[in-house]
Amino acid sequence: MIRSSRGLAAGLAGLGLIAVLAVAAPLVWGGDAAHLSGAAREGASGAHWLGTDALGRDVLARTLVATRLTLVMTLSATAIAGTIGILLGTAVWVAGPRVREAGLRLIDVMVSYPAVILALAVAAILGAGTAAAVVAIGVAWSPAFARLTANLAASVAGRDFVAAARLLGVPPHRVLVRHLLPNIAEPLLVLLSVAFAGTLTALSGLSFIGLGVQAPSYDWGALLNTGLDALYTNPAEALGPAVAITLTGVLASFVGDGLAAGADPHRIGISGRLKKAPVPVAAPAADDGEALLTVAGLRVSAGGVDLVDGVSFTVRPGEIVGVVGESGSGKSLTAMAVARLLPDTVTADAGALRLDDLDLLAGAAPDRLATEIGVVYQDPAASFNPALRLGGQLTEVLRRHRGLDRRAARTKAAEALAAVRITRPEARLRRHPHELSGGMRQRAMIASALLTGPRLLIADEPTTALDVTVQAEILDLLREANRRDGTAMLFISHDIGVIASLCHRVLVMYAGRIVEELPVGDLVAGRSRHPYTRALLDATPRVDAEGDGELTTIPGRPPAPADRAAGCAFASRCALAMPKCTEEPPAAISLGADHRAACHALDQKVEENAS
Ligand SMILES: Nc1ncnc2c1ncn2[C@@H]1O[C@H](COP(=O)(O)OP(=O)(O)OP(=O)(O)O)[C@@H](O)[C@H]1O
Repeated sequence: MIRSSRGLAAGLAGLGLIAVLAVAAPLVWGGDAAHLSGAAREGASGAHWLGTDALGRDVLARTLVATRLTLVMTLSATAIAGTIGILLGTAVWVAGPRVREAGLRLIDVMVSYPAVILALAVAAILGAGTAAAVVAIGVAWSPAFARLTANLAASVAGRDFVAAARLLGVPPHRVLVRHLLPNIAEPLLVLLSVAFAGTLTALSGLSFIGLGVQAPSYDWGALLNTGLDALYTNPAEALGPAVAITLTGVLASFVGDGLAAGADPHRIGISGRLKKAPVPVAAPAADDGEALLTVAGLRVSAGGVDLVDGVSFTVRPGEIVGVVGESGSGKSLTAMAVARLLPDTVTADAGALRLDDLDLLAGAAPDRLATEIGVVYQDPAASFNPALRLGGQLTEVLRRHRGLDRRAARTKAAEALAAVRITRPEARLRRHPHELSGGMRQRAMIASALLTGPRLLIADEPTTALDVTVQAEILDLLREANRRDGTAMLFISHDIGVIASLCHRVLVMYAGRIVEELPVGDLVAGRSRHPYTRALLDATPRVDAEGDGELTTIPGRPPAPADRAAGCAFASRCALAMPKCTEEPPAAISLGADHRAACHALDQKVEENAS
């Protein structure tokens, strides 16, 4: 789904106004535009704001009237380009492998010719004129659509739901219409708006050089042509159509950018939207002066809904802190807020967000961010750029932020690969990511994250996509980096077993909040206190389970962020729930060294024990 943005709204509003002008201008100013005033090539004046042309006609009126023809031509050329391109792209996909291969190569060749050159060739064949220009530009832009359609169709065609449809005997044309086209519509829409801007300038260019619209008709390009004759005597004559072309093109690219950003809600940026919380927030849970990372009152929201709701914690130097919780509990958003890699579509604020002396709320410090925080993602296949060799990707950060030359950076990158037990590291640097196995790619990702010697490593489910033996290797590597270099880590997983084997301390998240924080020793020894943590442990399978090893499932599901109740979000699933739980959110209470939990039932017990 495409989300709206300010650029998109401004672009659409601007283009809407221009469309209204296209309809109204010939009716309102058609007379002025054709009226021969007798004052040829007059400069700008009160009567003629942009002056008059060689026949004494008002330039402003002609520019406004030309809006209709220009827009009709541009829309027609874009429609031709889109129709031919999408048909060609889908035909290539529907065809057999041989025709597909030949078709794709042909499209590649056509794309490599600049659209304007292709248009000139087509226009030369068809002759000068409005229709010829529209067809020429439409044909010239079609390879771009054909290639995008073919590429997108190929990637969607590889997905399981398309395979399932084919297995069920759904005919190709229905697969195309029902499964493929709806899934590639958004990028095509983005390309349509880009093509609109492109065809506008190309059509104006053709008219400008005399190959497009012929007198007595005129579009902005033709007006620019005549305006240029009087550039030194009345520059305003050329200015009118030039501004009109530029403005319309810019508005169309606003729409394109807005659509592209809105179509990809997970697009990330070094977040400029992370700001200081307007009101003071509670101190972080373990408020110790020795903290390396301090997070206090972190709130991440999207569309007015809090996804992460006042999270506070610290990570000490050399400490591995695990974050565990069900899917959607806010683990990744918390971690990505620390790395300042939040999606563009969310906003975040915090009372404090500090890595030692580096204030992460105080705007960009790109060098320090790039070198002091390392990130390892879940999917090793997606974390490297498939088009580039490993060497280039690993050395980039060293050359950019550490100022190393190419040779020194390669040596260091090879050492880093060797440190994560990748054999023949020099040769691997010359390989593309897909030439490595999944486990090896994840080790390379860890090497890349550790290259600059970060003080904090953020690992977001780094072993989830790997099989268990490879998973054990990766955990070993992280342990080793922690012991050898004292790298602190924020380790995210939904697997409490993995957390218990690696981490020193655990944060248990539920519905955007930390519900319990405790040392791993306490977790393993069964000293967790929050009903959710206990339920999570009971639901975790153990190979060496004593007794009958029966697992208990947690009844119900976590509430969606927009449906979270006013009180404790776990109340509806909790065996210990009492009326107070649905009324007010529980505050965290201290249960021992580094052990805190937010639960009204525990609060009551603490009070009872005290009295
Ligand atoms: N860009 C976004 N825009 C809107 N909502 C989002 C966005 N990213 C995540 N969310 C929502 O925020 C909530 C927390 O997401 P998050 O990815 O942090 O959870 P998680 O605990 O890491 O889950 P998982 O284990 O599935 O990765 C979820 O409900 C998710 O749907």
